[in-house]
Amino acid sequence: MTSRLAVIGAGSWGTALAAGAARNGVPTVLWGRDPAAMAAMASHGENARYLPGIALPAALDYSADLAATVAEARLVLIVVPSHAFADMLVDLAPLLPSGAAVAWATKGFEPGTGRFLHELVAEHLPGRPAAVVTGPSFAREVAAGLPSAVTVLSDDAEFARQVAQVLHAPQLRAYTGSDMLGGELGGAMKNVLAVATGVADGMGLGLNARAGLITRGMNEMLRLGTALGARAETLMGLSGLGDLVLTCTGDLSRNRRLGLALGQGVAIDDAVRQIGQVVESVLTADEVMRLASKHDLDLPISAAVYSVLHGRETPSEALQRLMAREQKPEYPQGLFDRIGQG
Ligand SMILES: NC(=O)C1=CN([C@@H]2O[C@H](COP(=O)(O)OP(=O)(O)OC[C@H]3O[C@@H](n4cnc5c(N)ncnc54)[C@H](OP(=O)(O)O)[C@@H]3O)[C@@H](O)[C@H]2O)C=CC1
Ligand SMILES: O=C(CO)COP(=O)(O)O
Repeated sequence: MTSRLAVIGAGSWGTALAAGAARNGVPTVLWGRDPAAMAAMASHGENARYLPGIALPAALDYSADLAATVAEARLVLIVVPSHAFADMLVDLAPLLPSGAAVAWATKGFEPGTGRFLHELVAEHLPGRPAAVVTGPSFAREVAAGLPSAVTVLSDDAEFARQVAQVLHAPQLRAYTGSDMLGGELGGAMKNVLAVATGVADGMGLGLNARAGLITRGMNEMLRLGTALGARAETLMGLSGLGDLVLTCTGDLSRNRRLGLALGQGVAIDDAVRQIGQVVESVLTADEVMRLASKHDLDLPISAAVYSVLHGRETPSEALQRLMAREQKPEYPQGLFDRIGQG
């Protein structure tokens, strides 16, 4: 196998990114854990489960053999769900060639610890160039060649540029930056906030409620992000505000659709089963609350989502509690002072 790019995770986003790189002329192999599914993709040129109807490029290779997939990779792009991320790093550590760099497009935290994915990469794959790929990008739209923009964030500016070059295409603008923590925080937190707007829309609360939730949700992202050391410009960019708007308003979002179902009275297990794909907010809400508590922050919308996801409140009870909160200034004192320093 002579592929230079190994994409690990053959769901909708891994498949879309692998297809884009292969169309860019980058020798690419897509790895998935199900040998039958990978064989079907190879013979039909389609990921029938996760991207039905999208023709994959003939140049794309497929494998269910992790060791063979990464044996000659120069860049490994991990796109498994966050709950599988740490185990995947453990599996990859002994297999990666010494010169291979790593990037990931997973959104979320390590479940149970709230650790950022870049921290896990630094622990399990130390010393390798590392970058996160994030931004407002529904896999189906990217795979269909609709115009999109993402951002690639790395401590190593030249590596960010190289990863962006692999992805950048006539219909996909790949920007670069250095704030991995900010990019990961925005990409994780928007999934929780998308549940909130979904619930509101599912309950038929109207467009004012949706805009209010997006804006106050952005405020929660800024407060948690700046407390953790994220740069405000990252949170206000593609990986934060951009993805928040997309996911809170676009019905292609699995997290928004979970909220819509909950707002319409569907039980969470039934809603997740009907969606049939990863819904990161279910685990991420716990970690956002863990981080908020650690930094002594009150994040009422995120807390309401957490409480509804755990069945501690109905959507109506959560709404009543949010609306009954005390009247206060729009910004806590000092928020923009901290942002100015970011
Ligand atoms: N879809 C999108 O538009 C975008 C998704 N993302 C992020 O990308 C990540 C992946 O999501 P996405 O591709 O959408 O997910 P999908 O639900 O489309 O697919 C999930 C994929 O992960 C695989 N998988 C699940 N568990 C494991 C595991 N333990 N080891 C290896 N593979 C596993 C599944 O395999 P199997 O079929 O065998 O279960 C499947 O291929 C998420 O963090 C998501 O937030 C980011 C931007 C856009
Ligand atoms: O991250 C995404 C778009 O940027 C996909 O959102 P969902 O996981 O909610 O579908």
